[in-house]
Amino acid sequence: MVQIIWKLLVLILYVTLAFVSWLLWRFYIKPVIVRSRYRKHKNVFMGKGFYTPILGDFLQVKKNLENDEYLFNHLIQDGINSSKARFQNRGTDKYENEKDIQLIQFGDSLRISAISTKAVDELNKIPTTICDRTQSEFHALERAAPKSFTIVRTNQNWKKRREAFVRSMKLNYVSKNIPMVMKALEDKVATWKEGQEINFSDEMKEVTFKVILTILFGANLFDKIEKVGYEQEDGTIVQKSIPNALNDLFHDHNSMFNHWLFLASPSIAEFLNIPIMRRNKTNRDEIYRVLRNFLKKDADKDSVYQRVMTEHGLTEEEALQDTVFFLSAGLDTTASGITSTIYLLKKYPETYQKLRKELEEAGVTKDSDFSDPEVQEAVSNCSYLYYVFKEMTRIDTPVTGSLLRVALKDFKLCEVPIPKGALVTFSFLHNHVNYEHWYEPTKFIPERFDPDHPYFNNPVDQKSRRNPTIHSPFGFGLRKCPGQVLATLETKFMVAKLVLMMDYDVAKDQLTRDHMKFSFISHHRLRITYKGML
Ligand code: HEM
Repeated sequence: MVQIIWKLLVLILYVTLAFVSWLLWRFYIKPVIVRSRYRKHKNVFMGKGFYTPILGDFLQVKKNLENDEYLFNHLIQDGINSSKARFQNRGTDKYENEKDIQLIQFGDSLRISAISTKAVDELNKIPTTICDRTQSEFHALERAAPKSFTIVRTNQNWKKRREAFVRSMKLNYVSKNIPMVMKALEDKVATWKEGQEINFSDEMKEVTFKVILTILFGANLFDKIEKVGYEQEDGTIVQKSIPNALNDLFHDHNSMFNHWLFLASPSIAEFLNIPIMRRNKTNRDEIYRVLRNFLKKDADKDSVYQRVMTEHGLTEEEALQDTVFFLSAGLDTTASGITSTIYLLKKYPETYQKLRKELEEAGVTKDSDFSDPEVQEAVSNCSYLYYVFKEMTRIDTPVTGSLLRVALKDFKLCEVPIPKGALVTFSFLHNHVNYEHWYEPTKFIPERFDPDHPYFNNPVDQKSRRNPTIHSPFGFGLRKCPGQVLATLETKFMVAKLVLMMDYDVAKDQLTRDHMKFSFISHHRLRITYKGML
């Protein structure tokens, strides 16, 4: 008996030792080796969080959220500080070379982020046989639709599925949707009462959801979709509309990525079915159940959902997964862009006045009939409106960077070795605040997109044109966003209409604060007081 207990104790000791060694290897020794391998590359940047075992860069994200800051605030600040220092010290001994690559550590997963124009340009030229899209445990949108075409390799199946949606949704010919977009917006504003405080972010999500739903299913079926019974952290079930449920699922996935066990090992966390993982899975299944039900009953035979199956040969599961991705990608991104613009216009009253003046001079008023092609053309020709849109996508970029790629083979990016298996991405956050490419990058100045304005040029030589890679909020190449035309049109027209018709104030604490961000993954929600029609 004593011998058995002794043997058992020895076994437990060995297992514990093996486990501790494994932890040490994964979270200490391996990162130390990686760091020392990359330290000699002067163009590689490793943030503070990179040195933290297990949490890695999530430590920084966690801190930001605790301080009610935008979750990637540290990346923006890194971009501002380093480029400002370089800009000020150029031509002196203190001048430092630009960083091309940032190493990010989440748990033991190494992510390589292209953060300079040079790195992004190079990455864009790497063939998809060497680096291509992949599924990641750490991507909230992908977790919502884990089998959508957006995460498959750039192959024939991806092409077929993407084209099926682009063609069926007529994504390159979207102006016919303008009257429907305007109606969805007017209906929403009509529900607001004078003096009421509005969660503008959520309200815009409902509008953009109606829009994408109408495009996908042919009619405004918003009210027909049953509510989702969404399980909260405390176990209670709250009834939510699909856009709110998708949005909460997205944020709950982000919280799951912060869980130490998930960071340590997603597969162990999955095996142990940790509460946040179980809840996210339950909520995702519930969203799919409601959508499946709705699609079976209410999607008519001419809807995009049906046509991608009947005309383009997609399976039911492919059609559903891709629909969920389109719903998520099409509602939050555009809604956050409109929200940011409405916030920024209040923060910069001169820009607001200039925009109103441009619209009025173009003959567009709050009572204009936006289904009239002449009015549509007048709005489309408003160049300042377009600069406002572009500047919003720079300063509060709705999407922070690309979806994840994986290195399928070893390759080099800006002379830095990228090992097979590394996750690769490009980030807009550094480029969008780079002092060497933008004048006063922390300020909202739409004029910088006006070719006749001095800020249009490169601030270093004050003559040459800006590298186009510096500002590509919809991505690049084959995997570029297919919703760009729709999103641009929706945002421009909705902003024009809101600016002309709505009197509003932004909550003072938000207006006076720096670095408010309303982009896709931000937890900030814009609060406005609706003061009635202008
Ligand atoms: C302001 C709004 C939007 C912005 C800034 C934006 C930005 C982006 C970015 C940066 C990517 C990743 C590109 C890459 O990884 O190379 C992307 C992908 C994608 N976006 Fe958008 N997007 C917006 C609106 C939309 C809308 C309205 C739709 C749907 C109608 C949409 C559908 C998609 C899809 C399906 C993909 C994946 C494409 C693929 O994998 O082939 N997006 N978007």
